[in-house]
Amino acid sequence: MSSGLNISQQEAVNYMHGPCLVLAGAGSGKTRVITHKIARLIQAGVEPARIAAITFTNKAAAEMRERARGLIGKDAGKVLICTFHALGVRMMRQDGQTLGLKAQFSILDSDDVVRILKDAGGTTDAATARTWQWTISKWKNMGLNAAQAEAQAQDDNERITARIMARYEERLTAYQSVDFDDLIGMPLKLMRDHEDVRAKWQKAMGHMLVDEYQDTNATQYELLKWMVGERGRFTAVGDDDQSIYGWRGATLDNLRKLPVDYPSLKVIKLEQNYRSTSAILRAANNVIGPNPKLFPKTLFSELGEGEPVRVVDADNEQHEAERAVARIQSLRENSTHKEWRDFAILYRANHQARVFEQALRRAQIPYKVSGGTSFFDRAEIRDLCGWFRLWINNDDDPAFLRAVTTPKRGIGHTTLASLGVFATQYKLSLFEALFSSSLPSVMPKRAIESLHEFGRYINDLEYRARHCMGAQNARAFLDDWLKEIEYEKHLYDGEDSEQAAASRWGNVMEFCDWMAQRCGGQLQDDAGSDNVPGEQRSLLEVAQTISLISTLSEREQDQNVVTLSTLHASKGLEWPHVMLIGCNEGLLPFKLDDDEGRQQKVEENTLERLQEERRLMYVGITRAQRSLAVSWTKKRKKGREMVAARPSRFITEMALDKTTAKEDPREKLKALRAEFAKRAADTAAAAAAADTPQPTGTTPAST
Ligand SMILES: Nc1ncnc2c1ncn2[C@@H]1O[C@H](COP(=O)(O)OP(=O)(O)OP(=O)(O)O)[C@@H](O)[C@H]1O
Ligand SMILES: [Mg+2]
Repeated sequence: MSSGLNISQQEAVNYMHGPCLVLAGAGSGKTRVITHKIARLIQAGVEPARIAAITFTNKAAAEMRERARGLIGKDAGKVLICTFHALGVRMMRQDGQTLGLKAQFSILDSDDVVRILKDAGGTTDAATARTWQWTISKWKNMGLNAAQAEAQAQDDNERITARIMARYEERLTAYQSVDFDDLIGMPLKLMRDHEDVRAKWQKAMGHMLVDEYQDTNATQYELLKWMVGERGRFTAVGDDDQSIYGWRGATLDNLRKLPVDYPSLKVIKLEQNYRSTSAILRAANNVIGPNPKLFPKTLFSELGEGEPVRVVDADNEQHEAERAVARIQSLRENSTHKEWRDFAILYRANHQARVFEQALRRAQIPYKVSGGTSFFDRAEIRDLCGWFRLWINNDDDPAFLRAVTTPKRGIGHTTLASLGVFATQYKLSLFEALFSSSLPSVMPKRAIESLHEFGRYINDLEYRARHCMGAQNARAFLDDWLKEIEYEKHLYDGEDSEQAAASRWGNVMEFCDWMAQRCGGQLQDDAGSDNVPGEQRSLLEVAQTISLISTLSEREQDQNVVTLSTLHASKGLEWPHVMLIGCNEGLLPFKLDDDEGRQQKVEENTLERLQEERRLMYVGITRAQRSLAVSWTKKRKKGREMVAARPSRFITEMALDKTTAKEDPREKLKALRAEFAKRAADTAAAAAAADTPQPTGTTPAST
């Protein structure tokens, strides 16, 4: 079981009866500790179903499941390996009724939230709604409800936002919906306020393991605390240098608090990096160097010096993309790692991907974009799928709510709230409820008429879709339907810029073509169709396969393709060859244009932000196993103009190499350790002199 683990890793894996924190740099095998510990716990007799491993993204969870299956076989399937949010969903499905939520509640995406906020706040301006969204999310992560938020509001702006929050929450209740923050906040409420639920979950959790612990926020910390209870059987692994979600409320306080809240906490450090060559690791250590440290650490690698880190200067973004493609092609000729999946192109912001996508397409190199929004996750596509799901299953309540409100059809949230209460009371789906003969006792006649009209329309669509065969007919059907519900108008009304609306409408058209093609036969310009000629299917049948789409995109993972990813989404992953693009001042580190000339508060933020950008760069560099290239452009587009641009300061910092190149990091580590030991001894002596009690098991305070 302990094969393939060093002594410190084994120690972490074998320590099962109390709280354990593994604090270590990138690529040192923290995630490996988690998978091996799952196996060890099962071997020690803990039931697989009582083990929960929490990861940061769905993708990381999928990968961990895969690794666990390799180690333990089919028992891995019984272990709960998921994100904090997925754990929240599970808890709410089981126990949400305690808080008045139906088991079939729906989860709103960011676009849904903005739309509801526009309605709640009486605005059509998406930017304003997004500001509210941001503030409300912040409050929710602090555990505040609307009333509490209003009570603590500092100015009129906050007071107004708090009132909008109250209206927003009313709508969420009416729609039986929750937003992302609720998926942590509501389970926390359940655990804190309901002793029976708490007892049940604490009993269910034999051991909890948390990966990427440095990126948990305050509510996640609380939730974890309630779930593990007094026994504190958990293992958290993390790296303070990789904390990159401060902007979303993640806090390193969670690392600092742990030894205080759990005095028996066992802290284990790992120092060997098994991922990258020394050249790559040195660049990483140099970049992260200037940041303040929570504890001393320097990573070393025994994989040899390897290729030097390459700095590429390009004229502009097109040129940068061409150079990246050329690099991929040349490495494929000359490296032992030549599968497409061995390459990743990483960047700071989503919009940077487009030029690279185009260049890869031209060179016929297969790729996938991760970390951005997949086509099928786009709000407009999910809108249409909401309707399809309702044709197929009238009892799909979230689909019902999406369809009945998108576009708006004069059925307001008061009507939907009454319908929801009625449906819950009589244990009916919303669709069944609207045809119930008892409904007139709970709502006015006009509201019922609108609901009936909607219900009949759905039945009619379902009938027509069932009998609509072949591509041509399907396409015509979809066009008619979109006209009937005035979807194009809805898009243009909801967007501030015509361009954004047009792009959404373009997606809708593309999706309709795709659907129609799957109905068989030929569309007018249907060259690339993968249909068997002659075989025709009904539109309803095709709509049914829509539910498979999410599984389809999961399968993308094993495809042999080049990865394009944001730095944020690359966390925890590794590739033999990595290209870090757009390493320009202003982009990485990222700088908001309106920064200059604002008050002190912003200035203070700037230093913290720079530290976070530095960690982001560190994350990017440490994804590379064998080769790393960082590129920057001499000119960048700003609005419509091309302006001169400078290389990122991080590039200069990486190149500090020359003087430290031959320094053995282990020597540096020894010196650092001695320094910290001395500082800890000094602190202890000072504390003894002042007769203050010392907390046990803490790491030295930050410098
Ligand atoms: N003891 C070991 N022997 C051999 N390979 C190891 C060992 N420990 C870890 N590895 C390998 O090193 C690589 C990095 O490990 P892992 O992903 O667990 O690191 P990590 O600390 O979680 O990194 P990150 O901070 O980026 O999340 C993986 O390919 C892993 O299989
Ligand atoms: Mg990891």
